Amino acid sequence: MKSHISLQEAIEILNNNTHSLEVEEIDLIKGINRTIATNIYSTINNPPFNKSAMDGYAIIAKDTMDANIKFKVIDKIYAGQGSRKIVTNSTAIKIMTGSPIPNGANAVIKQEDVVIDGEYIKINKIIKSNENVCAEGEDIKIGDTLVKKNKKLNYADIGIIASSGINKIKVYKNPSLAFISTGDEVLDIDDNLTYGKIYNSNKYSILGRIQELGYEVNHVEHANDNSKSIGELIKSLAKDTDLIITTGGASVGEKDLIKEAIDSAGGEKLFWKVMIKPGSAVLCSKINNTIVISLSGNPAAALTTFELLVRTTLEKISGQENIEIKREKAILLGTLNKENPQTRFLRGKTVYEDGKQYAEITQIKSGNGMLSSTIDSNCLIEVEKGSKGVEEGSLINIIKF
Ligand SMILES: Nc1nc2c(c(=O)[nH]1)N[C@H]1C(S)=C(S)[C@@H](COP(=O)(O)OP(=O)(O)OC[C@H]3O[C@@H](n4cnc5c(N)ncnc54)[C@H](O)[C@@H]3O)O[C@H]1N2
Ligand code: MOO
Repeated sequence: MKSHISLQEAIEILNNNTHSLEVEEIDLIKGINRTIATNIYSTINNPPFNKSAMDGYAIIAKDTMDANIKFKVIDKIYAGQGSRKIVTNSTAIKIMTGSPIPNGANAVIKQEDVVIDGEYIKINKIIKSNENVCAEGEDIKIGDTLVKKNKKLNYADIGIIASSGINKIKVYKNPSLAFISTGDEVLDIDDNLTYGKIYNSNKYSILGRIQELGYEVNHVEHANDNSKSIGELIKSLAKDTDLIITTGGASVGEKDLIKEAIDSAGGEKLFWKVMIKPGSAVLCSKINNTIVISLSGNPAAALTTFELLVRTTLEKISGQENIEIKREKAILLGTLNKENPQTRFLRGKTVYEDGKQYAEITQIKSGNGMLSSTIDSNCLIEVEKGSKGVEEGSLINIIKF
């Protein structure tokens, strides 16, 4: 087993040991947060016909050059209908927003801009042809790409696919997930806190984060510090899960039992310890096709490694082509005066000003176990290995949540 490896190497090992799940066909409405397995092309022009953008009158635009002209209103069109009549010079058809432009007409005058005189209207304004007309296909043309393969679908994607009348889509299957917290000292939140014990915050932060990312956890367990029973639990969960996440016991202490547990489950250990701060204590293993990522028990460390290794692995299993950390550039607000023998991740918050992205360090207290460092943050700020600190105004990498 490799140990004390770089973050990049950890990502590569995970990449080589994972593949996306099979594809299934689902109803479009169930597609939120799922990763699409095909390109989706528009099957129609949108709008599908020339339509009115306003409530008003469909006319021939050129007629408005003559200030004295009166237009005879010859018909009325509601949205969803049409008219058999043809607009000719000095005639108009009353039209509602969204209705098809009748034959002969090439513009719509808003009803606020006309004066009604019995069955005639008068217009004291010159309008151009195509005014207030949404042309067929002006939004989306038949054959346009609506959504690209491997995109995780959001509400906008679902809407644009629906605009083409597509009701079934092919997506990657949802991963089956398990979460196991470990530790004799760890209590659930409905227990009374006794001396030496702590509440199981990892369970809630990690399950919460998984939910935020749009996945479901199928099994949630807690195991005490016994490598055999942790191993048995992992082995039995591995039979029907794609990814198991554990917390605690990933370091070197006498009761840091995860490595033994993986051995007793017959798993293959892929790597242990990644050279990052916090979150170096992590073990990644494989049991048949199930990946097990064992995070540190320390809350801040566990959440950092979750973003870097678990989130990205989940994304690949559920349809992304590669395990990839999506970094963005930002300008640092605040200064870090600290040596960084390993790549360091600080919690931060992005701010936008004058078209530029800044990242402010929000973490006041630092420590692998400091859950308070997560408050108010929406990104990780990456500080390069070997640097002696980072000055305000430097261009840095951030990873947004
Ligand atoms: N001699 C060494 N000791 C430690 C090293 C080392 O390199 N040499 N590494 C340290 C670092 S860094 C970390 S991080 C931790 C990782 O420890 P473990 O992954 O084995 O985690 P535990 O010891 O089980 O727990 C650490 C800490 O977190 C608390 N904890 C555990 N589970 C939960 C939970 N579900 N919710 C909230 N808090 C939890 C636990 O009580 C401990 O306080 O090891 C260092 N030690
Ligand atoms: O390994 Mo600890 O997880 O560095 O913070």
